[in-house]
Amino acid sequence: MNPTTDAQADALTHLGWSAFERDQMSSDDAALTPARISTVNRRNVGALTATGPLTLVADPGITTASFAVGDWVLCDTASAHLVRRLDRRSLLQRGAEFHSGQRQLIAANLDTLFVVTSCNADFNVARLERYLALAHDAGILPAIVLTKADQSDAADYIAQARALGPDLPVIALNAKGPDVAALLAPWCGPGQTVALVGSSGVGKTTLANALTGRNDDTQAIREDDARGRHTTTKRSLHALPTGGWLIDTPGMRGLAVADVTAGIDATFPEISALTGACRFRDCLHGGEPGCAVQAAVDAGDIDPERLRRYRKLRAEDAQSTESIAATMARKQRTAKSGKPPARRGR
Ligand SMILES: Nc1nc2c(ncn2[C@@H]2O[C@H](COP(=O)(O)OP(=O)(O)OP(=O)(O)O)[C@@H](O)[C@H]2O)c(=O)[nH]1
Ligand SMILES: [Zn+2]
Repeated sequence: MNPTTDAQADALTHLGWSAFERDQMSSDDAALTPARISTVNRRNVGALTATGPLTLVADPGITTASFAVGDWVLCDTASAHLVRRLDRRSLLQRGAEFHSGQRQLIAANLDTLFVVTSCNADFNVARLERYLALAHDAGILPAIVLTKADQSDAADYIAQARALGPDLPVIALNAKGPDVAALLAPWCGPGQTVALVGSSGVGKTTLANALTGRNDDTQAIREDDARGRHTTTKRSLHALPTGGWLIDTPGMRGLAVADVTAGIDATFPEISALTGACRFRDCLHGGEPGCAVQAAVDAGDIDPERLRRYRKLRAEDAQSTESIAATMARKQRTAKSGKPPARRGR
């Protein structure tokens, strides 16, 4: 059922439903109900509809691992059947596992990724650029949150973070202070979906509690999976008093970049804007003749340290993309030959 009342339409908008999703519905879908996935379990998914929560089951053969928290799906409420997933505005996934070539979906349809670091030794420009590249590549707007601004002079950290992009929001705060929700409210309004990433101890849990108005420690939940019983923290969609949604993102520890060239280019716009003007199409901007990027460095227009980090990230990205492609090709060959894989993953 499409939203039939104004109240239901409002409830959907509140869940983050927008023209992007609506435009994907055809007249054939009139009997189906839009639902936003709030938890992904082994055999089913939890979802929120305009009229309340539901547990949905997909067709046999469709693994729930192909869905992410934040996904929009169409369902048949009478049979609690998940009929199809709508295209995603953005998708955050864990960097491909090198041994298997697989990617783990972390969160879908995020609007903003809060990249959290502290005004202390955790602050690392190269790591921030890595997060920015992942966010840009996933189609999510990043914002930098500098915690522990109460413990040291934040000015220098703010300046360094601001230098990472002209349009990049930088918010310095005390995660334990009373004004966290107000400071982050511009990104957490009705229908907006956010997530927090950053190293251990930078204050993500503290911020999440401030945003949700709750006070839960990271909830470790025991879950069975193919590898046996282990402790995981379940991802879910949390309603924010400001009208938005927070998706927690355990599993975002690995920060390997792979296949995120577009994200890296978006993170270093002053460099990527010039690469097309280099003499060689495959210029690595490492001293080749006719390099427009090097010329801009020489002219003082580009920070040489930014170029160094850009080249390093691009090189790592290219290498891991290649090794994943090789793994995939090997798996395909093995599958065709019918032989068991020579070596099992971890
Ligand atoms: N003074 C001050 N303390 C903070 C701030 N942010 C976090 N802390 C403290 O730093 C410690 C770590 O904060 P957490 O919120 O647990 O950090 P986390 O990022 O969730 O850490 P993990 O769960 O390990 O990923 C806690 O003792 C917090 O109270 C801040 O802005 N100011
Ligand atoms: Zn060049």
